[in-house]
Amino acid sequence: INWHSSQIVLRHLYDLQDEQFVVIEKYLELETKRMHDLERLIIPIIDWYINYSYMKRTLILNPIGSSKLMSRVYKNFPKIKKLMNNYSSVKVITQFDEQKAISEFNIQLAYRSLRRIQRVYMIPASDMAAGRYKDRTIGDTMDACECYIMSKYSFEEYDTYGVIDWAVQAYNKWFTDRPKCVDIDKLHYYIISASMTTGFNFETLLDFSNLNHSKNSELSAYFSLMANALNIHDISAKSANIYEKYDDFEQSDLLRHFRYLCRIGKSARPLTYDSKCRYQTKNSPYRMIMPFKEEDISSSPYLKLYHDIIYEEEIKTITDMASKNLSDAKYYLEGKTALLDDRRLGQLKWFLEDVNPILFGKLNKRIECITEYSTKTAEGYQTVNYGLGGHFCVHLDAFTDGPKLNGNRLVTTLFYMTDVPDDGYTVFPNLNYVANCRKGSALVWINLHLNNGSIHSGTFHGGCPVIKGNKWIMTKGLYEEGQHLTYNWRDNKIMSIV
Ligand SMILES: O=C(O)CCC(=O)C(=O)O
Ligand SMILES: [Fe+2]
Repeated sequence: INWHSSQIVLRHLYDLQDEQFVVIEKYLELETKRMHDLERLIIPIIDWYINYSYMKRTLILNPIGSSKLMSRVYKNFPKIKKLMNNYSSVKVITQFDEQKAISEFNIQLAYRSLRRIQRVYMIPASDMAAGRYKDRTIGDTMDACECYIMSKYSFEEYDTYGVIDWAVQAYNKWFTDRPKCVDIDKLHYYIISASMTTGFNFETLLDFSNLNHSKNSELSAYFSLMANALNIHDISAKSANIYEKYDDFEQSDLLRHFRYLCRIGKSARPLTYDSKCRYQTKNSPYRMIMPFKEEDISSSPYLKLYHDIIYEEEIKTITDMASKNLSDAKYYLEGKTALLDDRRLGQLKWFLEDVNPILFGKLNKRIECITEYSTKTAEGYQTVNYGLGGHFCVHLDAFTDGPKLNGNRLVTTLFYMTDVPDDGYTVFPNLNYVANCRKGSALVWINLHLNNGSIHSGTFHGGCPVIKGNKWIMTKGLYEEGQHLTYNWRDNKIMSIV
């Protein structure tokens, strides 16, 4: 398992630690007993030995003494030898399931997630290390050792901006207590080499009010040595704000805008005469009693937001079922699925209606009622739980690589099953729309142009990284097959995005 990819799985870390403690305790108990037994056995022998040693040489000269010595050595040593073997205490260790243990790879993924959160929300390492984002508390503070580790991991991943950002934090924090966990020579190297490759002059980044002059000049000396060795002449400081730089790396405007909307956390859409909300009954007698709360978001593509459309007990049943059986979400790329944490990170569980026909039958009816499309050819329900840095980068739900058995994904229904107050939004960059993760609400949109089945570029969307909280969603895709469409999807070769 991928430990950090779901909150549900992360919660089991406490259980994992408990299991480890049980093993350690048992081991210590057995070892302590073994040591006591060994001591009990050895002490009388030593006593005997000390008592008789003054006549060591004479002992073997008489028959009784010799046979005593022989039988002592013969009897005692095998017992001692047996006790010296820690076989049974070691055996306890094997009771711990190694499959479950956290690997270095998991730590690396967790570090990458922290960096993702930093990059998307533009959180400087100084704020991150203080557990702060804007005026929010997002976690505990980090010490010199932890900042140093972040810098080390960045270095290993050729993430030079990460190296300098975290190395500078580590350096400033290291300076007062000088903890041993920081290898100061390596840290110097990180700072100098990263400032060289990024173009940032470390002198503008370090907090020199804390640092004495000699350290400052030591770093400067390294700096010019390395600059000379690399034949770099222009080492002037470019900017003191690393985060201004991050935006420049983004290859596509779509991604840049997605991140921008994640950061501002609210829609940049003007309200128009089309922006309406209503109690929707769809002429259903049930709905006269309990109408849908419907908000128009966009007419092209068709996108609506519903409130209180999935209920507390339903959510509980679904999340309880899903929690037992989550697996890492994959990303669909060029016809293949792969685990690409920078594209998508979360854990999911698919449900077909037959696991709970009453519950999912009701939800199908509700979806049919609001969308007026059939769920007969739809896929199952996909529930997703996000963990540390959990996200889903901008994507289309419609397939771009040719028709599937039931055509393309026509409609997406996205249910929100928890509240995430300040992040973890769903963003539609081309629509300037930001949806909040609010328990019980749902977004419904149509991925295709209804005149010819081509993909609507307005439906590009993504899930912003979750900074704090537990995000549960559930999606269901409705397909072209079996719907009343103005075109026949079987004849339709258009997969272009317009
Ligand atoms: O998590 C989100 O907000 C978006 C999820 C999504 O787009 C999907 O599962 O296809
Ligand atoms: Fe999606």
